[in-house]
Amino acid sequence: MEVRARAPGKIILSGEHAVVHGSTAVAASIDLHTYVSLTFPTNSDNDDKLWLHLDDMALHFSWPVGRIKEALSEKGSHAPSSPKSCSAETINILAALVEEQNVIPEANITIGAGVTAFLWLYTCIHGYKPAMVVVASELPLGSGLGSSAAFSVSLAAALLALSDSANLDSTQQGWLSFGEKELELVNKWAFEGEKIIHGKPSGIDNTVSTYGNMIKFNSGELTRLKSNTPIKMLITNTNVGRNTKALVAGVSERTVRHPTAMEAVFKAVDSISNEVATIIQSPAHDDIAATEKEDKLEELMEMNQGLLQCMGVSHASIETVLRTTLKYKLASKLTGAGGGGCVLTLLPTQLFQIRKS
Ligand SMILES: Nc1ncnc2c1ncn2[C@@H]1O[C@H](COP(=O)(O)OP(=O)(O)OP(=O)(O)O)[C@@H](O)[C@H]1O
Ligand SMILES: C[C@@](O)(CCO)CC(=O)[O-]
Ligand SMILES: [Mg+2]
Repeated sequence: MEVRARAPGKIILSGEHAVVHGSTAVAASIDLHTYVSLTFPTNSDNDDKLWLHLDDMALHFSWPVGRIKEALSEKGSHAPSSPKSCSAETINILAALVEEQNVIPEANITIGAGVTAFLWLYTCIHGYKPAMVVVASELPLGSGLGSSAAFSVSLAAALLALSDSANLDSTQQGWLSFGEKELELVNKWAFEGEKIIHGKPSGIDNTVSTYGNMIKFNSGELTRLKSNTPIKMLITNTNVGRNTKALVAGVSERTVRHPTAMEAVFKAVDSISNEVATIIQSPAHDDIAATEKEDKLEELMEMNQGLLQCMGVSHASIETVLRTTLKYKLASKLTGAGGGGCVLTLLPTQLFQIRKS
């Protein structure tokens, strides 16, 4: 039997990093996904391996399930309905299982964290059962568009769909529908995957990837947002690679060095995110009201970008995009963890009419 799941990436409109320290943030899912296929071999296949194929990178892993069982010994836990954190000791054991495959090239070494997260989610949800898992993604990895969360969410969804604890309804065309309870479980498991990849995630990326649309997020609480008018954003990828875990750790270190100043920065970001959420949900009945809304959002994006610079997560490549878009009087901010990665630019609806006159 095969099950396929997909989960979207995201943009953060306001509040990245500060959200890790208790501030509000606003995020929206985007139409780029990570896809996971899970197949259990039939008895006649006589296969005792757990296979993982990362199609985009042409990386192929396979472990005899007995080898995983032996390495984890009593540290493994098979409890699909009770999401559990992977201890530092178990992360090391799983990372060694990944490393001994000798598959990941030095230049892509950070992929190892994703594969470690895979082994944790798989063994917790399915124990030591042979299977084949294939992953493919439309998202650029490590660029701020939530590739790690889309990976964790799509993986958790596929694994839970074929677990005993799932009670899914079949809808049209063979799709299974996840109810609120199942979505909550997917989100919790994905958060455990994110912890292995990010170190100290806020949970916003896995939450927006699980529930979709636009959300406001604070300390694990999500509020769904409804926008009355379309907001267009251009996403520019600087193509400068970076690692969310290291950037999040860098902000925490700065917070230890300058607690009072950083607290003020996080408080300001909280106000900005709450204002962004209010503006997004406010009605705009005509072009003038829509333009006013966009003007306010542009100003808040610029303010948020300034505060991200205070946190030390901007980058020369991001500044280049900011300067370039400013030439056209367009406002931009980094999105996701920064340090390179992607930049958002608001594209006003009246762009062409206004700029011409
Ligand atoms: N399709 C995938 N296959 C395997 N591992 C993946 C995949 N997508 C993401 N990962 C894991 O996630 C890591 C990238 O996550 P990271 O959090 O650094 O960036 P991001 O999620 O793309 O950006 P951000 O967290 O800023 O939104 C990869 O190095 C890898 O470990
Ligand atoms: C940088 C960060 O705030 C967002 C990354 O998309 C990290 C997190 O919230 O987990
Ligand atoms: Mg990530």
